[in-house]
Amino acid sequence: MNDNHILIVEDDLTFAMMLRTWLAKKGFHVDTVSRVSDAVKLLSGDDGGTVGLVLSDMRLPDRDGIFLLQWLRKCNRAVPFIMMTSYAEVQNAVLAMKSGASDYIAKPVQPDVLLQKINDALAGGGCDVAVAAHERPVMPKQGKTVVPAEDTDSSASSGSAAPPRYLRGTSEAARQLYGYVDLVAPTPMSVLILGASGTGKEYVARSIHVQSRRAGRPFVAMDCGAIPRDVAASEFFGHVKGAFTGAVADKRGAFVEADGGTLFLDEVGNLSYDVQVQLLRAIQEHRVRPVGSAREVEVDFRLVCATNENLAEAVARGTFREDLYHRINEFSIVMPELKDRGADLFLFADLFLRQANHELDRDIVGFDAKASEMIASYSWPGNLRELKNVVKRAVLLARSGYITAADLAPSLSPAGILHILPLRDDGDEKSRIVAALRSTGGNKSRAAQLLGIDRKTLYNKIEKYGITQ
Ligand SMILES: Nc1ncnc2c1ncn2[C@@H]1O[C@H](COP(=O)(O)OP(=O)(O)OP(=O)(O)O)[C@@H](O)[C@H]1O
Repeated sequence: MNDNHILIVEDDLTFAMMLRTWLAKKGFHVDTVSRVSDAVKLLSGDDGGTVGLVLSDMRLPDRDGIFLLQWLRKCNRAVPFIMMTSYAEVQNAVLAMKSGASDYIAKPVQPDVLLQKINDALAGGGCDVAVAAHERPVMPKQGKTVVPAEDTDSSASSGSAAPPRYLRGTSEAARQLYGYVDLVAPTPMSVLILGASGTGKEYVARSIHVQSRRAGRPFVAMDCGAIPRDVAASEFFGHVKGAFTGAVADKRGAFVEADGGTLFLDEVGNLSYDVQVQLLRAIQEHRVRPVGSAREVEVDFRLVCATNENLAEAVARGTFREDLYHRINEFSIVMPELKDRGADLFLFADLFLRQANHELDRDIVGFDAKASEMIASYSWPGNLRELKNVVKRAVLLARSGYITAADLAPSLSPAGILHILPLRDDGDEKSRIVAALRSTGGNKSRAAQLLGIDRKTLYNKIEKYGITQ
């Protein structure tokens, strides 16, 4: 047995690849297989004797991880065994422990937690069925990557649990982001969330609310970009019956709706100047006057705003009021772009795959190697929203159990494909050319540009591979 040799048994190839790369960086020698039968073969072979730890998924295409664990124990192999389960599989985690697993880890896996468990299991040496069974905690630890329970989708039928709706990620960028979120959430400070479209600003706003003392009160989200100018005052402050044509009943505005809770103003940079003036007053005085009413109403709200515009520049241009800017920006949080979130990219891709499976009633296992490369090399200008849409479409299109590059390619925009990997072997080359042509709507000059080759070379290759459009 060699403490550095880990066998990963995981049928989600993307995740397995990610784990393998990460563990290799930590100095481990890693083998991966995707079926129990392959694991048994490897463990029975010459190399099997050196495996110092098995990290196995619970659900595998041919048998489950428990079978592998029990097989090892029957063969009197005391190699440490860590079972990976989903949150919905507490019973399986219990069973794994009773069958002599050294430990288990709930998915989504938080790398630091996994590393700790691996080191603990290796330090503990081999495991004995009888010892492991009763002395270990059986509830999976809630990793920090998963949002509080209220953010998970409770619409699942009792049999098949829905995947979580959100995850935080484990990259350095995520750590920093949620460090700020956790820090500012319990305070009364107004927060301005800055970031490109689709980076997940609304989720961060909700997280701030959920972690504040206002959590039990309403979270009211207003998309300032979508409110027509002439109804803005009524939307924010409400109106009384008869205040204007069409005001057939009293209406509570967003500030009153958010009383005691959090008011989230999305796309705050889109507010017209006169609405900015009205808002400033409401924010300063914590009082609003519904349109057509003589009375002011006192309101208690915490303000969180978001924008993908550069508000400081808008202030300099004179299109956004400086006093309002300072009011809404007692603390600012900058959202990282997806391309800067490292391995979180695959955690999100995997989450969106599971969400799409659940929504579309499909059972796609993961991404194949080329699809994974494509995901890694694309720059995701539309961030999480784009990844979610692309994965959902690919889940619908996929004809085998795995998403392929061809399932992803049609959805990738030319803007992001610039980072496409260099052309390699023939199979790879052909699919990349097809992807580039699809993404440019057949425009060969642009496709050549995306692929980093000249137009003439592209024509030759189109002919060589018999690519028709
Ligand atoms: N942490 C997360 N985990 C999983 N999905 C997420 C997460 N954050 C956002 N999403 C998903 O990504 C998509 C975009 O998120 P969101 O609308 O919050 O982005 P945004 O930054 O507010 O975009 P915009 O500026 O265009 O309004 C949504 O479908 C959302 O469900």
